[in-house]
Amino acid sequence: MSQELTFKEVAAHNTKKDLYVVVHDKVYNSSSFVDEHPGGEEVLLDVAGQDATEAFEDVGHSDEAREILEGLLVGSLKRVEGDPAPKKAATDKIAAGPGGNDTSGFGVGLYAIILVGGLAAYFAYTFLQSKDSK
Ligand code: HEM
Repeated sequence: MSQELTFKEVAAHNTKKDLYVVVHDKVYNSSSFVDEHPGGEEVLLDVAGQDATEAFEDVGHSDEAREILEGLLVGSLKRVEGDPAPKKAATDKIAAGPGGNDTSGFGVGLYAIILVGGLAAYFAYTFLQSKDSK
């Protein structure tokens, strides 16, 4: 990695011809790629000079897209006081955030209810069977 840039320095590169984006705290010069981007130039211009981590990850870009990204690397981001906090992709939030796995919690609860219900039905059945045979 050749150089370190601050957010202010990255923010200066915010035009189509001079377009830097930050993804996972690395700085990429996407100017040459804007016209080729399969997702269109508009979305790249939207994040020009900014942290595009969330936007990039939310789309679920392929490994090929990541390779292209690595080819555009110019340096790493140097965070200074007052900079915005690192952006996280939605997938990171699910993995890290408390309550982020609400859905799986519900899944476990649901399984427990089915299991307890099944056991109750089984015992009721065997109880009735033993009563019948007497
Ligand atoms: C310099 C950074 C980026 C690179 C190198 C890049 C590269 C690519 C590539 C190669 C594809 C084709 C599909 C794939 O391989 O995943 C793609 C699709 C796409 N990209 Fe990006 N991308 C970048 C940034 C972004 C950003 C910031 C957004 C913002 C939302 C975005 C939105 C999309 C969308 C929506 C598609 C899907 C297009 C479609 O399938 O019609 N990309 N990108």
